[in-house]
Amino acid sequence: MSPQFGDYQFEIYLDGLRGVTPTQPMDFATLEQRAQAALSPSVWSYVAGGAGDEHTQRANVRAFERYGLVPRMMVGAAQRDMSVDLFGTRLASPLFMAPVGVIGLCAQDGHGDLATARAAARTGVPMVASTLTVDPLEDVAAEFGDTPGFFQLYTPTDRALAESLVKRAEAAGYKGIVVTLDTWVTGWRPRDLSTSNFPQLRGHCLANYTSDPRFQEIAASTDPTDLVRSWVGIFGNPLTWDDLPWLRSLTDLPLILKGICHPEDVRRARDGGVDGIYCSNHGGRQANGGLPALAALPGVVEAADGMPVLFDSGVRSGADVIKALALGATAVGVGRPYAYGLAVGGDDGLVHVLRSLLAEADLIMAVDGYPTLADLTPEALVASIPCGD
Ligand SMILES: Cc1cc2nc3c(=O)[nH]c(=O)nc-3n(C[C@H](O)[C@H](O)[C@H](O)COP(=O)(O)O)c2cc1C
Ligand SMILES: O=C(O)C(=O)c1ccccc1
Repeated sequence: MSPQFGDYQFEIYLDGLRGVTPTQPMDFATLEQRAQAALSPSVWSYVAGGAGDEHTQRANVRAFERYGLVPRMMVGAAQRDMSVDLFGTRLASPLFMAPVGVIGLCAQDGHGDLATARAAARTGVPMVASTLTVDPLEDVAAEFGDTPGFFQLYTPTDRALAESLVKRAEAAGYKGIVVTLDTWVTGWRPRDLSTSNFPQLRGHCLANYTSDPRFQEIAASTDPTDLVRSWVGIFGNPLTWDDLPWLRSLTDLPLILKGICHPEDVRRARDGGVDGIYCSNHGGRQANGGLPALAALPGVVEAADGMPVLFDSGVRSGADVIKALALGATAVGVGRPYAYGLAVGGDDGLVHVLRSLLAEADLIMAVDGYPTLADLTPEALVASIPCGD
């Protein structure tokens, strides 16, 4: 039998026979606790925190509890296939790493973007590299190995800078451009406000800007304070649908719009010629009081009418991955959990988080009798009872 993601559990149990028990956390609550202990208070609150009283952030997680997968027996699930075709590339699984702008700061050596790219190479789980990295996008791409990578664009107000970033991403071998639409302005984040802490405003994670020839022309000087001021001046572009033809003209690579939660927005994106929709509410970091992203997913999938739909926000387990797939996501993004894995256990800790998610998802497909992704449809789900903490 060919290896299956679920075999990770045998590795762990076999280690136990040699007296070796896991050093990495095996459940999300422990992962979170240990990440808090590993990170500085400012990085921890930036990564873990969200908008307002974080109701939407919690709702993202709880929304998964509203669904239960119905087990089917004797279907022949000894071999499972989690592979998926995404924008012409065959991936071993539908899991990907969502863009996390300060992932650079979550590694002990301060180069977490490179660690994330190395984890992508080791696992085959693609990284969507943020615009906000410690290391320039070319250095990040150099660590991808054979795993495809995607570049997430925060569209600056300066169009020439946007073009420069996209051309650099193309030249570096990225396989698609993810344009994030929901963060041209920063949401109200009490944890960060109460400590007056915002990493980018302290000059962190701006390498893609400072290494860019167009940004260097715009920047008032190379003085660190001037660089931050110049960045603030161009960072957030309140795009409208009138800008979509221009965005589309920037690249022949697959273009994916992130932050879409309304079917009408899906239709406008389709009409504008995008290749993929990324349903997300930014993990509840931007606007509190919104719907859980999972609640938006069925409507987005229906309106996408066969176009690939990427999803993130609240994914904490392999079961969550399965539920998002059953609701129609083509690929499912993990965010905070991989940042925590990196913080707790470095490269191995990050790889462990990805392998654990995949193992749990694979074993659910085995136990519940859904051997392929095509078997995971909305009919596989029934209403369940949220249990909370
Ligand atoms: C610390 C942090 C930084 C983030 N930075 C970015 C970013 O640079 N670009 C982006 O599109 N999304 C960014 N996101 C949002 C993620 O891509 C994703 O939507 C979110 O983490 C999903 O929520 P979850 O982690 O609670 O599952 C960030 C999220 C976190 C936690
Ligand atoms: O913190 C974030 O989620 C994020 O992506 C971001 C990036 C730049 C400015 C504000 C928020």
